[in-house]
Amino acid sequence: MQGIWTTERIRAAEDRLLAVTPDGELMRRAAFGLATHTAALLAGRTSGVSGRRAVLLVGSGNNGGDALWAGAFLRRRNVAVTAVLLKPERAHGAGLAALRRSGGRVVSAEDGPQWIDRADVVVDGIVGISARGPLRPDAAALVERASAPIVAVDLPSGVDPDTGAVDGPAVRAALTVTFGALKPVHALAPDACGEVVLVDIGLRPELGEPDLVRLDSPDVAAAWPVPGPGDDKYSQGVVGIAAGSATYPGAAVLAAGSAVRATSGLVRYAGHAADVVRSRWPEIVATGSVRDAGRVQAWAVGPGIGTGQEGRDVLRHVLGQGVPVCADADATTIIARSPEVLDARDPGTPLVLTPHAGEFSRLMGEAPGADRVAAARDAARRYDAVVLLKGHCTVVAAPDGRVAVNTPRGSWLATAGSGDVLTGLLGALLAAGLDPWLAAASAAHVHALAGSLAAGGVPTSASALVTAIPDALRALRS
Ligand SMILES: NC(=O)C1=CN([C@@H]2O[C@H](COP(=O)(O)OP(=O)(O)OC[C@H]3O[C@@H](n4cnc5c(N)ncnc54)[C@H](O)[C@@H]3O)[C@@H](O)[C@H]2O)[C@@H](O)CC1
Ligand SMILES: Nc1ncnc2c1ncn2[C@@H]1O[C@H](COP(=O)(O)OP(=O)(O)O)[C@@H](O)[C@H]1O
Ligand SMILES: [K+]
Repeated sequence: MQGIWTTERIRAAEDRLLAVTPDGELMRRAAFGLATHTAALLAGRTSGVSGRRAVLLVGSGNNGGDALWAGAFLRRRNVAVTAVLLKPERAHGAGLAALRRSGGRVVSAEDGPQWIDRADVVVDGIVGISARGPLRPDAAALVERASAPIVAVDLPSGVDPDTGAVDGPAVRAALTVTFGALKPVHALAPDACGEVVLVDIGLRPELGEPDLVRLDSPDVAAAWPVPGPGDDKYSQGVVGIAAGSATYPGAAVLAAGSAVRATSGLVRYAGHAADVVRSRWPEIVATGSVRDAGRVQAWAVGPGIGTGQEGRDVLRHVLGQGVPVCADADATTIIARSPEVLDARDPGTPLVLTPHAGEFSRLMGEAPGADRVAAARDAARRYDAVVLLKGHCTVVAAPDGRVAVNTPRGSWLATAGSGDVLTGLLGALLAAGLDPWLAAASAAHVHALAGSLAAGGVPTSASALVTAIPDALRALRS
Protein backbone atom coordinates (compact mmCIF):
# COMPACT_ATOMS: atom_id res chain seq x y z
CA MET A 1 0.00 0.00 0.00
CA GLN A 2 1.43 3.37 -0.94
CA GLY A 3 0.95 6.24 1.49
CA ILE A 4 0.14 9.73 0.29
CA TRP A 5 0.47 12.84 2.48
CA THR A 6 -1.01 16.32 2.11
CA THR A 7 1.42 19.21 1.71
CA GLU A 8 0.57 20.48 5.20
CA ARG A 9 1.73 17.18 6.68
CA ILE A 10 4.79 17.07 4.39
CA ARG A 11 5.81 20.56 5.45
CA ALA A 12 5.47 19.71 9.13
CA ALA A 13 7.53 16.55 8.68
CA GLU A 14 10.17 18.45 6.68
CA ASP A 15 10.42 21.03 9.44
CA ARG A 16 11.08 18.30 12.01
CA LEU A 17 13.70 16.68 9.78
CA LEU A 18 15.33 20.00 8.89
CA ALA A 19 15.79 20.74 12.58
CA VAL A 20 18.07 17.70 12.96
CA THR A 21 19.82 17.78 9.56
CA PRO A 22 22.79 19.93 8.52
CA ASP A 23 21.86 23.05 6.57
CA GLY A 24 21.17 22.38 2.88
CA GLU A 25 21.55 18.60 3.25
CA LEU A 26 17.93 17.72 2.41
CA MET A 27 17.94 19.83 -0.70
CA ARG A 28 21.17 18.26 -1.87
CA ARG A 29 19.73 14.76 -1.31
CA ALA A 30 16.64 15.75 -3.29
CA ALA A 31 18.65 17.40 -6.05
CA PHE A 32 21.05 14.47 -6.39
CA GLY A 33 18.07 12.15 -6.96
CA LEU A 34 16.59 14.62 -9.40
CA ALA A 35 19.84 14.82 -11.36
CA THR A 36 20.19 11.03 -11.44
CA HIS A 37 16.69 10.50 -12.83
CA THR A 38 17.03 13.40 -15.27
CA ALA A 39 20.26 11.88 -16.59
CA ALA A 40 18.51 8.52 -16.95
CA LEU A 41 15.74 10.16 -18.94
CA LEU A 42 18.31 11.86 -21.18
CA ALA A 43 20.11 8.56 -21.68
CA GLY A 44 16.85 6.83 -22.56
CA ARG A 45 15.64 9.50 -24.96
CA THR A 46 18.87 10.69 -26.59
CA SER A 47 21.13 7.64 -26.01
CA GLY A 48 23.59 9.71 -24.03
CA VAL A 49 24.12 12.21 -21.23
CA SER A 50 27.43 13.97 -21.88
CA GLY A 51 27.02 16.95 -24.19
CA ARG A 52 23.22 16.98 -23.94
CA ARG A 53 21.43 20.26 -23.17
CA ALA A 54 19.28 20.78 -20.10
CA VAL A 55 17.28 23.94 -19.41
CA LEU A 56 16.12 24.63 -15.85
CA LEU A 57 13.03 26.77 -15.30
CA VAL A 58 13.72 28.26 -11.89
CA GLY A 59 11.05 29.85 -9.68
CA SER A 60 11.51 31.78 -6.47
CA GLY A 61 11.29 29.02 -3.87
CA ASN A 62 13.11 25.88 -2.79
CA ASN A 63 11.67 24.04 -5.77
CA GLY A 64 13.88 26.25 -7.92
CA GLY A 65 16.71 25.53 -5.48
CA ASP A 66 16.35 21.81 -6.15
CA ALA A 67 16.54 22.47 -9.89
CA LEU A 68 19.67 24.63 -9.55
CA TRP A 69 21.48 22.08 -7.38
CA ALA A 70 20.46 19.30 -9.79
CA GLY A 71 21.91 21.42 -12.59
CA ALA A 72 25.20 21.56 -10.72
CA PHE A 73 25.19 17.74 -10.39
CA LEU A 74 24.35 17.36 -14.09
CA ARG A 75 27.36 19.54 -14.95
CA ARG A 76 29.57 16.82 -13.41
CA ARG A 77 28.29 14.54 -16.15
CA ASN A 78 29.13 17.19 -18.73
CA VAL A 79 25.55 18.20 -19.46
CA ALA A 80 25.27 21.75 -20.84
CA VAL A 81 23.01 23.40 -18.26
CA THR A 82 21.19 26.71 -18.65
CA ALA A 83 19.08 28.09 -15.81
CA VAL A 84 16.27 30.44 -16.78
CA LEU A 85 15.46 32.57 -13.73
CA LEU A 86 11.83 33.66 -13.46
CA LYS A 87 12.56 35.98 -10.52
CA PRO A 88 16.32 36.61 -10.59
CA GLU A 89 16.29 38.63 -7.37
CA ARG A 90 14.61 35.77 -5.46
CA ALA A 91 16.36 32.72 -6.92
CA HIS A 92 17.74 30.27 -4.35
CA GLY A 93 21.15 31.74 -3.40
CA ALA A 94 23.14 28.61 -2.58
CA GLY A 95 21.72 26.72 -5.55
CA LEU A 96 22.57 29.56 -7.91
CA ALA A 97 26.10 29.78 -6.57
CA ALA A 98 26.55 26.00 -6.95
CA LEU A 99 25.36 26.07 -10.53
CA ARG A 100 27.64 29.00 -11.39
CA ARG A 101 30.63 27.25 -9.76
CA SER A 102 29.92 24.15 -11.82
CA GLY A 103 30.05 26.12 -15.07
CA GLY A 104 26.30 26.38 -15.69
CA ARG A 105 24.86 29.31 -17.63
CA VAL A 106 22.29 31.64 -16.06
CA VAL A 107 19.89 33.67 -18.22
CA SER A 108 16.80 35.82 -17.74
CA ALA A 109 13.25 34.82 -18.67
CA GLU A 110 13.41 37.08 -21.75
CA ASP A 111 16.38 35.09 -23.07
CA GLY A 112 14.82 31.76 -22.10
CA PRO A 113 13.05 30.80 -25.36
CA GLN A 114 16.22 30.48 -27.48
CA TRP A 115 17.70 28.02 -24.95
CA ILE A 116 14.42 26.14 -24.47
CA ASP A 117 14.16 25.64 -28.24
CA ARG A 118 17.46 23.73 -28.29
CA ALA A 119 16.99 21.78 -25.05
CA ASP A 120 17.07 17.98 -24.83
CA VAL A 121 15.27 18.16 -21.50
CA VAL A 122 13.51 20.92 -19.58
CA VAL A 123 13.46 20.79 -15.77
CA ASP A 124 10.42 22.40 -14.15
CA GLY A 125 11.57 24.00 -10.90
CA ILE A 126 8.98 26.75 -11.11
CA VAL A 127 6.97 25.91 -8.03
CA GLY A 128 6.58 22.97 -5.65
CA ILE A 129 4.43 22.20 -2.64
CA SER A 130 3.88 25.89 -1.83
CA ALA A 131 2.19 26.46 -5.21
CA ARG A 132 -1.01 28.44 -5.32
CA GLY A 133 -3.10 28.62 -8.48
CA PRO A 134 -2.18 28.03 -12.10
CA LEU A 135 1.08 29.05 -13.75
CA ARG A 136 1.55 32.77 -14.03
CA PRO A 137 1.76 34.12 -17.60
CA ASP A 138 5.57 34.50 -17.77
CA ALA A 139 6.11 30.90 -16.61
CA ALA A 140 3.26 29.63 -18.76
CA ALA A 141 4.84 31.16 -21.88
CA LEU A 142 8.15 29.38 -21.24
CA VAL A 143 6.47 26.05 -20.53
CA GLU A 144 4.36 26.42 -23.65
CA ARG A 145 7.55 26.89 -25.66
CA ALA A 146 9.11 23.59 -24.57
CA SER A 147 8.96 20.73 -27.03
CA ALA A 148 11.58 18.64 -25.19
CA PRO A 149 10.38 16.27 -22.44
CA ILE A 150 9.80 18.01 -19.11
CA VAL A 151 11.03 16.65 -15.79
CA ALA A 152 8.90 18.11 -13.00
CA VAL A 153 10.67 18.83 -9.73
CA ASP A 154 8.50 17.41 -6.93
CA LEU A 155 5.31 18.07 -8.91
CA PRO A 156 4.20 19.59 -12.21
CA SER A 157 3.89 23.35 -11.68
CA GLY A 158 0.41 24.77 -12.16
CA VAL A 159 -1.31 21.67 -10.79
CA ASP A 160 -2.75 21.97 -7.29
CA PRO A 161 -0.50 19.86 -5.02
CA ASP A 162 -3.33 18.73 -2.71
CA THR A 163 -6.18 18.16 -5.15
CA GLY A 164 -4.51 17.54 -8.50
CA ALA A 165 -6.87 20.12 -9.99
CA VAL A 166 -5.73 22.11 -13.01
CA ASP A 167 -7.34 25.49 -13.44
CA GLY A 168 -5.30 27.14 -16.17
CA PRO A 169 -1.87 26.65 -17.71
CA ALA A 170 0.14 23.83 -16.13
CA VAL A 171 3.16 21.68 -16.83
CA ARG A 172 2.61 18.32 -18.45
CA ALA A 173 5.64 16.30 -17.46
CA ALA A 174 7.15 13.15 -18.92
CA LEU A 175 8.64 12.40 -15.51
CA THR A 176 8.03 13.75 -12.02
CA VAL A 177 10.77 13.30 -9.44
CA THR A 178 9.31 13.77 -6.00
CA PHE A 179 10.98 13.79 -2.61
CA GLY A 180 10.28 12.16 0.73
CA ALA A 181 6.71 11.06 0.08
CA LEU A 182 3.96 10.98 -2.52
CA LYS A 183 1.58 13.94 -2.43
CA PRO A 184 -2.07 13.85 -3.59
CA VAL A 185 -1.19 15.40 -6.96
CA HIS A 186 0.77 12.28 -7.87
CA ALA A 187 -2.25 10.02 -7.50
CA LEU A 188 -4.88 12.47 -8.70
CA ALA A 189 -3.21 14.07 -11.75
CA PRO A 190 -1.44 11.19 -13.50
CA ASP A 191 -1.58 12.83 -16.92
CA ALA A 192 0.22 15.95 -15.71
CA CYS A 193 2.82 13.98 -13.71
CA GLY A 194 3.81 11.37 -16.28
CA GLU A 195 5.95 8.69 -14.68
CA VAL A 196 6.46 9.38 -10.96
CA VAL A 197 9.61 8.41 -9.06
CA LEU A 198 10.08 8.91 -5.36
CA VAL A 199 13.48 9.89 -4.00
CA ASP A 200 14.13 8.96 -0.38
CA ILE A 201 15.38 11.95 1.63
CA GLY A 202 14.85 10.33 5.04
CA LEU A 203 11.42 11.83 5.65
CA ARG A 204 9.45 8.63 6.25
CA PRO A 205 10.01 8.37 10.03
CA GLU A 206 8.66 11.90 10.47
CA LEU A 207 5.48 11.35 8.48
CA GLY A 208 3.08 9.30 10.59
CA GLU A 209 -0.09 7.77 9.15
CA PRO A 210 -0.85 8.75 5.53
CA ASP A 211 -3.82 10.94 4.59
CA LEU A 212 -4.64 8.83 1.54
CA VAL A 213 -3.52 5.47 0.25
CA ARG A 214 -3.20 3.80 -3.09
CA LEU A 215 -3.49 0.02 -3.23
CA ASP A 216 -0.74 -1.87 -5.01
CA SER A 217 -1.44 -5.06 -6.91
CA PRO A 218 -0.05 -7.22 -4.06
CA ASP A 219 -2.48 -5.53 -1.60
CA VAL A 220 -5.41 -6.33 -3.86
CA ALA A 221 -4.15 -9.86 -4.51
CA ALA A 222 -3.93 -10.43 -0.75
CA ALA A 223 -7.46 -9.12 -0.21
CA TRP A 224 -9.10 -10.98 -3.11
CA PRO A 225 -10.98 -14.09 -1.94
CA VAL A 226 -9.45 -17.47 -2.71
CA PRO A 227 -11.48 -20.58 -1.83
CA GLY A 228 -9.96 -23.02 0.63
CA PRO A 229 -10.33 -26.81 0.80
CA GLY A 230 -13.34 -26.53 3.09
CA ASP A 231 -15.22 -24.01 0.95
CA ASP A 232 -18.34 -24.59 -1.07
CA LYS A 233 -20.41 -22.29 -3.25
CA TYR A 234 -22.29 -20.90 -0.24
CA SER A 235 -19.42 -20.44 2.18
CA GLN A 236 -17.61 -18.07 -0.20
CA GLY A 237 -20.49 -15.65 -0.09
CA VAL A 238 -23.57 -15.45 -2.30
CA VAL A 239 -24.12 -12.15 -4.07
CA GLY A 240 -27.49 -10.94 -5.26
CA ILE A 241 -27.65 -8.72 -8.33
CA ALA A 242 -30.73 -6.52 -8.69
CA ALA A 243 -30.21 -4.76 -11.99
CA GLY A 244 -31.57 -4.30 -15.51
CA SER A 245 -35.07 -4.47 -16.87
CA ALA A 246 -36.92 -6.25 -19.68
CA THR A 247 -36.26 -3.28 -21.98
CA TYR A 248 -32.67 -2.79 -20.76
CA PRO A 249 -31.24 -6.23 -19.92
CA GLY A 250 -27.65 -5.18 -20.68
CA ALA A 251 -26.90 -3.77 -17.25
CA ALA A 252 -28.08 -7.03 -15.66
CA VAL A 253 -25.97 -9.21 -17.96
CA LEU A 254 -22.86 -7.09 -17.34
CA ALA A 255 -23.18 -6.72 -13.56
CA ALA A 256 -24.12 -10.37 -13.04
CA GLY A 257 -21.41 -11.64 -15.41
CA SER A 258 -18.83 -9.51 -13.68
CA ALA A 259 -19.85 -11.01 -10.32
CA VAL A 260 -19.55 -14.53 -11.80
CA ARG A 261 -16.00 -13.80 -12.91
CA ALA A 262 -14.96 -12.00 -9.72
CA THR A 263 -15.15 -14.86 -7.22
CA SER A 264 -16.20 -18.47 -7.30
CA GLY A 265 -19.17 -18.07 -4.93
CA LEU A 266 -22.77 -18.31 -6.10
CA VAL A 267 -24.44 -15.44 -7.95
CA ARG A 268 -28.17 -14.84 -7.75
CA TYR A 269 -30.03 -12.48 -10.02
CA ALA A 270 -33.41 -10.88 -9.36
CA GLY A 271 -35.26 -8.73 -11.88
CA HIS A 272 -37.03 -8.49 -15.21
CA ALA A 273 -34.02 -9.62 -17.22
CA ALA A 274 -33.91 -13.10 -15.62
CA ASP A 275 -34.33 -14.95 -18.93
CA VAL A 276 -31.57 -13.05 -20.69
CA VAL A 277 -29.24 -13.35 -17.70
CA ARG A 278 -29.88 -17.11 -17.43
CA SER A 279 -29.24 -17.69 -21.12
CA ARG A 280 -26.01 -15.67 -21.04
CA TRP A 281 -24.80 -17.00 -17.65
CA PRO A 282 -26.26 -20.46 -17.00
CA GLU A 283 -24.45 -20.67 -13.65
CA ILE A 284 -26.58 -17.86 -12.24
CA VAL A 285 -29.69 -18.63 -10.20
CA ALA A 286 -32.15 -16.10 -11.60
CA THR A 287 -35.60 -15.08 -10.42
CA GLY A 288 -38.04 -12.33 -11.33
CA SER A 289 -38.16 -10.52 -8.00
CA VAL A 290 -35.87 -9.67 -5.09
CA ARG A 291 -38.59 -11.01 -2.80
CA ASP A 292 -38.06 -14.60 -3.91
CA ALA A 293 -34.34 -14.41 -4.65
CA GLY A 294 -33.24 -16.54 -1.68
CA ARG A 295 -30.53 -15.75 0.85
CA VAL A 296 -27.52 -13.67 -0.14
CA GLN A 297 -24.60 -12.24 1.82
CA ALA A 298 -24.64 -8.95 -0.13
CA TRP A 299 -26.70 -7.11 -2.71
CA ALA A 300 -25.51 -5.10 -5.69
CA VAL A 301 -28.44 -2.99 -6.75
CA GLY A 302 -29.22 -0.24 -9.19
CA PRO A 303 -27.97 -0.40 -12.76
CA GLY A 304 -31.00 -0.16 -15.05
CA ILE A 305 -33.67 -0.68 -12.36
CA GLY A 306 -35.30 2.68 -13.11
CA THR A 307 -36.00 5.47 -10.68
CA GLY A 308 -39.77 4.96 -10.30
CA GLN A 309 -41.87 3.22 -7.67
CA GLU A 310 -40.71 -0.27 -8.62
CA GLY A 311 -37.03 0.69 -8.36
CA ARG A 312 -37.71 2.27 -4.99
CA ASP A 313 -39.40 -0.91 -3.76
CA VAL A 314 -36.46 -3.05 -4.91
CA LEU A 315 -33.97 -0.78 -3.19
CA ARG A 316 -36.01 -0.59 0.02
CA HIS A 317 -36.27 -4.37 0.07
CA VAL A 318 -32.55 -5.07 -0.31
CA LEU A 319 -31.62 -2.36 2.20
CA GLY A 320 -33.78 -4.14 4.76
CA GLN A 321 -32.08 -7.52 4.48
CA GLY A 322 -29.33 -6.85 7.02
CA VAL A 323 -26.54 -7.55 4.53
CA PRO A 324 -24.05 -5.18 2.85
CA VAL A 325 -25.43 -3.32 -0.17
CA CYS A 326 -23.65 -1.72 -3.10
CA ALA A 327 -26.03 0.92 -4.51
CA ASP A 328 -25.13 2.13 -7.99
CA ALA A 329 -26.64 4.11 -10.84
CA ASP A 330 -30.46 4.37 -10.50
CA ALA A 331 -30.18 3.36 -6.84
CA THR A 332 -28.06 6.45 -6.11
CA THR A 333 -30.61 8.64 -7.88
CA ILE A 334 -33.43 7.09 -5.86
CA ILE A 335 -31.53 7.73 -2.63
CA ALA A 336 -30.92 11.34 -3.66
CA ARG A 337 -34.58 11.96 -4.51
CA SER A 338 -36.16 9.85 -1.77
CA PRO A 339 -33.66 9.67 1.10
CA GLU A 340 -36.36 8.06 3.26
CA VAL A 341 -35.63 4.74 1.50
CA LEU A 342 -32.54 4.63 3.70
CA ASP A 343 -34.82 4.20 6.73
CA ALA A 344 -35.12 0.59 5.60
CA ARG A 345 -31.39 0.10 6.14
CA ASP A 346 -30.55 -1.84 9.27
CA PRO A 347 -28.29 0.31 11.40
CA GLY A 348 -24.72 -0.80 11.03
CA THR A 349 -25.12 -2.71 7.77
CA PRO A 350 -22.50 -1.56 5.29
CA LEU A 351 -23.59 0.55 2.34
CA VAL A 352 -21.39 1.43 -0.64
CA LEU A 353 -22.50 4.21 -2.97
CA THR A 354 -20.81 4.41 -6.37
CA PRO A 355 -21.80 7.73 -7.97
CA HIS A 356 -20.30 9.35 -11.03
CA ALA A 357 -20.07 13.14 -10.89
CA GLY A 358 -23.70 13.65 -11.95
CA GLU A 359 -25.06 11.18 -9.41
CA PHE A 360 -22.81 12.73 -6.78
CA SER A 361 -24.36 16.14 -7.50
CA ARG A 362 -27.79 14.66 -6.92
CA LEU A 363 -26.74 13.00 -3.68
CA MET A 364 -24.96 16.04 -2.26
CA GLY A 365 -26.73 18.96 -3.95
CA GLU A 366 -23.48 20.14 -5.50
CA ALA A 367 -20.82 18.86 -7.88
CA PRO A 368 -17.70 17.24 -6.41
CA GLY A 369 -15.68 20.34 -7.34
CA ALA A 370 -11.89 20.59 -7.50
CA ASP A 371 -11.24 18.73 -4.24
CA ARG A 372 -12.64 15.31 -5.05
CA VAL A 373 -11.13 13.71 -1.97
CA ALA A 374 -12.84 16.18 0.36
CA ALA A 375 -16.07 15.76 -1.59
CA ALA A 376 -16.02 11.98 -1.28
CA ARG A 377 -15.18 12.24 2.44
CA ASP A 378 -18.12 14.59 3.03
CA ALA A 379 -20.51 12.28 1.21
CA ALA A 380 -19.23 9.26 3.13
CA ARG A 381 -19.91 11.03 6.42
CA ARG A 382 -23.29 12.37 5.32
CA TYR A 383 -24.57 8.95 4.21
CA ASP A 384 -22.58 6.87 6.71
CA ALA A 385 -21.51 4.86 3.69
CA VAL A 386 -18.41 4.07 1.70
CA VAL A 387 -18.51 6.43 -1.28
CA LEU A 388 -16.71 5.46 -4.47
CA LEU A 389 -16.57 8.58 -6.61
CA LYS A 390 -16.08 7.62 -10.25
CA GLY A 391 -14.10 9.57 -12.80
CA HIS A 392 -10.68 9.43 -14.41
CA CYS A 393 -9.27 8.82 -10.93
CA THR A 394 -11.54 6.93 -8.57
CA VAL A 395 -11.72 8.11 -4.96
CA VAL A 396 -12.99 5.72 -2.27
CA ALA A 397 -13.88 7.31 1.07
CA ALA A 398 -15.09 5.56 4.22
CA PRO A 399 -17.16 7.27 6.93
CA ASP A 400 -14.22 6.85 9.33
CA GLY A 401 -12.09 9.10 7.09
CA ARG A 402 -10.01 6.48 5.24
CA VAL A 403 -9.51 7.37 1.59
CA ALA A 404 -8.06 5.29 -1.22
CA VAL A 405 -7.32 6.67 -4.65
CA ASN A 406 -7.14 4.55 -7.76
CA THR A 407 -4.97 6.05 -10.45
CA PRO A 408 -6.19 4.91 -13.87
CA ARG A 409 -4.21 3.20 -16.59
CA GLY A 410 -5.51 5.33 -19.46
CA SER A 411 -9.09 6.37 -20.09
CA TRP A 412 -10.50 3.35 -21.93
CA LEU A 413 -12.88 2.63 -19.04
CA ALA A 414 -14.96 5.61 -20.13
CA THR A 415 -17.32 3.34 -22.08
CA ALA A 416 -21.01 2.49 -21.70
CA GLY A 417 -21.72 -0.23 -19.17
CA SER A 418 -18.29 -0.03 -17.58
CA GLY A 419 -19.85 1.05 -14.28
CA ASP A 420 -22.13 -2.01 -14.29
CA VAL A 421 -19.04 -4.21 -14.39
CA LEU A 422 -17.62 -2.39 -11.37
CA THR A 423 -20.88 -2.96 -9.48
CA GLY A 424 -20.70 -6.70 -10.09
CA LEU A 425 -17.11 -6.86 -8.85
CA LEU A 426 -17.95 -4.86 -5.75
CA GLY A 427 -21.03 -6.90 -4.92
CA ALA A 428 -19.04 -10.14 -5.15
CA LEU A 429 -16.36 -8.79 -2.79
CA LEU A 430 -18.94 -7.57 -0.28
CA ALA A 431 -20.57 -11.00 -0.32
CA ALA A 432 -17.19 -12.56 0.37
CA GLY A 433 -17.03 -10.52 3.55
CA LEU A 434 -14.37 -7.93 2.69
CA ASP A 435 -14.35 -4.68 4.59
CA PRO A 436 -16.52 -2.43 2.36
CA TRP A 437 -13.83 0.24 1.87
CA LEU A 438 -11.25 -2.38 0.92
CA ALA A 439 -13.82 -4.09 -1.31
CA ALA A 440 -14.53 -0.85 -3.16
CA ALA A 441 -10.86 0.09 -3.57
CA SER A 442 -9.97 -3.45 -4.67
CA ALA A 443 -12.84 -3.56 -7.15
CA ALA A 444 -11.73 -0.22 -8.63
CA HIS A 445 -8.17 -1.52 -8.95
CA VAL A 446 -9.18 -4.71 -10.77
CA HIS A 447 -11.70 -2.80 -12.89
CA ALA A 448 -8.93 -0.48 -14.11
CA LEU A 449 -6.54 -3.37 -14.68
CA ALA A 450 -9.17 -5.34 -16.63
CA GLY A 451 -9.89 -2.17 -18.62
CA SER A 452 -6.30 -1.74 -19.68
CA LEU A 453 -5.93 -5.44 -20.54
CA ALA A 454 -9.19 -5.42 -22.50
CA ALA A 455 -8.23 -2.25 -24.36
CA GLY A 456 -4.55 -2.95 -25.06
CA GLY A 457 -4.29 0.51 -26.57
CA VAL A 458 -7.49 0.50 -28.63
CA PRO A 459 -11.15 1.12 -27.72
CA THR A 460 -12.84 -1.60 -25.73
CA SER A 461 -16.32 -2.43 -24.42
CA ALA A 462 -17.93 -3.35 -21.13
CA SER A 463 -18.41 -6.92 -22.38
CA ALA A 464 -14.70 -7.19 -23.16
CA LEU A 465 -14.05 -5.85 -19.67
CA VAL A 466 -16.01 -8.74 -18.14
CA THR A 467 -14.03 -11.17 -20.31
CA ALA A 468 -10.75 -9.60 -19.12
CA ILE A 469 -11.50 -9.98 -15.39
CA PRO A 470 -9.80 -13.42 -15.15
CA ASP A 471 -6.73 -12.02 -16.96
CA ALA A 472 -6.64 -9.14 -14.50
CA LEU A 473 -6.89 -11.49 -11.51
CA ARG A 474 -4.20 -13.72 -13.00
CA ALA A 475 -1.93 -10.70 -13.48
CA LEU A 476 -2.57 -9.68 -9.86
CA ARG A 477 -1.75 -13.10 -8.49
CA SER A 478 1.36 -13.65 -10.62
N1 LIG B 1 11.79 22.00 2.86
C1 LIG B 1 12.71 21.09 2.54
O1 LIG B 1 13.49 20.67 3.32
C2 LIG B 1 12.80 20.57 1.19
C3 LIG B 1 12.12 21.17 0.17
N2 LIG B 1 12.25 20.75 -1.07
C4 LIG B 1 11.70 21.49 -2.20
O2 LIG B 1 11.09 22.68 -1.77
C5 LIG B 1 9.83 22.82 -2.37
C6 LIG B 1 8.98 23.72 -1.56
O3 LIG B 1 9.66 24.94 -1.52
P1 LIG B 1 9.02 26.32 -1.02
O4 LIG B 1 8.18 26.10 0.15
O5 LIG B 1 10.14 27.28 -0.95
O6 LIG B 1 8.06 26.75 -2.14
P2 LIG B 1 7.95 26.52 -3.71
O7 LIG B 1 9.28 26.41 -4.33
O8 LIG B 1 6.97 25.44 -3.91
O9 LIG B 1 7.28 27.86 -4.21
C7 LIG B 1 7.11 29.02 -3.43
C8 LIG B 1 7.33 30.23 -4.30
O10 LIG B 1 6.61 30.12 -5.52
C9 LIG B 1 5.80 31.26 -5.70
N3 LIG B 1 4.54 30.80 -6.30
C10 LIG B 1 3.48 30.25 -5.68
N4 LIG B 1 2.53 29.92 -6.57
C11 LIG B 1 3.02 30.25 -7.78
C12 LIG B 1 2.50 30.16 -9.10
N5 LIG B 1 1.30 29.66 -9.33
N6 LIG B 1 3.25 30.59 -10.14
C13 LIG B 1 4.49 31.10 -9.91
N7 LIG B 1 5.03 31.22 -8.67
C14 LIG B 1 4.31 30.81 -7.62
C15 LIG B 1 5.60 31.87 -4.34
O11 LIG B 1 5.48 33.26 -4.47
C16 LIG B 1 6.88 31.48 -3.61
O12 LIG B 1 7.87 32.44 -3.78
C17 LIG B 1 9.36 21.41 -2.53
O13 LIG B 1 8.35 21.28 -3.48
C18 LIG B 1 10.64 20.72 -2.92
O14 LIG B 1 10.84 20.85 -4.31
C19 LIG B 1 13.25 19.73 -1.37
O15 LIG B 1 14.45 20.41 -1.58
C20 LIG B 1 13.39 18.75 -0.27
C21 LIG B 1 13.70 19.41 0.99
N1 LIG C 1 -11.81 9.32 -18.32
C1 LIG C 1 -11.83 8.19 -17.60
N2 LIG C 1 -10.69 7.55 -17.32
C2 LIG C 1 -10.68 6.41 -16.61
N3 LIG C 1 -11.80 5.83 -16.12
C3 LIG C 1 -12.98 6.43 -16.36
C4 LIG C 1 -13.06 7.64 -17.08
N4 LIG C 1 -14.37 8.00 -17.16
C5 LIG C 1 -15.06 7.06 -16.50
N5 LIG C 1 -14.24 6.11 -16.01
C6 LIG C 1 -14.62 4.94 -15.23
O1 LIG C 1 -15.57 4.18 -15.98
C7 LIG C 1 -16.67 3.76 -15.18
C8 LIG C 1 -17.95 4.40 -15.71
O2 LIG C 1 -19.01 4.11 -14.88
P1 LIG C 1 -20.45 4.78 -15.07
O3 LIG C 1 -20.31 6.27 -15.15
O4 LIG C 1 -21.33 4.23 -14.04
O5 LIG C 1 -20.85 4.30 -16.53
P2 LIG C 1 -22.02 3.35 -17.05
O6 LIG C 1 -23.27 3.84 -16.38
O7 LIG C 1 -22.03 3.52 -18.53
O8 LIG C 1 -21.67 1.97 -16.65
C9 LIG C 1 -16.31 4.19 -13.76
O9 LIG C 1 -15.67 3.15 -13.09
C10 LIG C 1 -15.34 5.36 -13.98
O10 LIG C 1 -14.46 5.55 -12.90
K1 LIG D 1 7.79 21.88 -10.11
